[in-house]
Amino acid sequence: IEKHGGLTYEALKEMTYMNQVICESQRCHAALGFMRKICTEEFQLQGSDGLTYRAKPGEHIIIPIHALHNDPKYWRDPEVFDPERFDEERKQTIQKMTFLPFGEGPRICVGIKIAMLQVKACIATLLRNYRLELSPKTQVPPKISPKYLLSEIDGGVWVHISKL
Ligand code: HEM
Repeated sequence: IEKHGGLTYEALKEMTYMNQVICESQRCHAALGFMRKICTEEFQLQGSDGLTYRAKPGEHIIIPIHALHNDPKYWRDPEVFDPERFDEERKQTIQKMTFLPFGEGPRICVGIKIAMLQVKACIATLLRNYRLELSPKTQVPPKISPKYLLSEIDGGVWVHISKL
């Protein structure tokens, strides 16, 4: 931030480790736990149990983002928070369509870039100016509430914030 004379676009772009931390947080707790799609072309789904299903146009399909992000078939030790999964080298090995925090394909989130910049600016501002300590009121490990469409932690996220 000092190098760029403030929290500029260039400064945010250089915070590459923060990208890794945000990606890993999204893997563990994606904002949207699943997506709904409507089948447009007939195709065959192959289940890991050997069963197949022929999807027909017009049928509703659920893409289980949260389950894909935590499936040991695609992620080693999925329960471990490990931002190194997203370093330049290792992120090349992530199987396509198994990391979907912003969706994929023609309807991928149009706000990815602005969302990432805003989240990074927010975290950088907080870390620069405040000390954050987890309050015992926050459940660990966090439990996602089934009540909402977007992922929300049961009981909320409580943090003690004090000025540095
Ligand atoms: C961290 C923040 C965000 C997350 C996790 C997120 C996630 C997503 C996801 C998963 C989808 C795809 C939904 C689907 O295919 O069913 C989506 C679509 C979309 N997002 Fe975001 N989003 C974020 C921020 C934003 C922002 C800041 C904007 C606008 C500036 C935005 C605008 C949109 C729009 C317009 C679509 C629909 C695109 C389409 O259907 O063609 N999003 N987002």
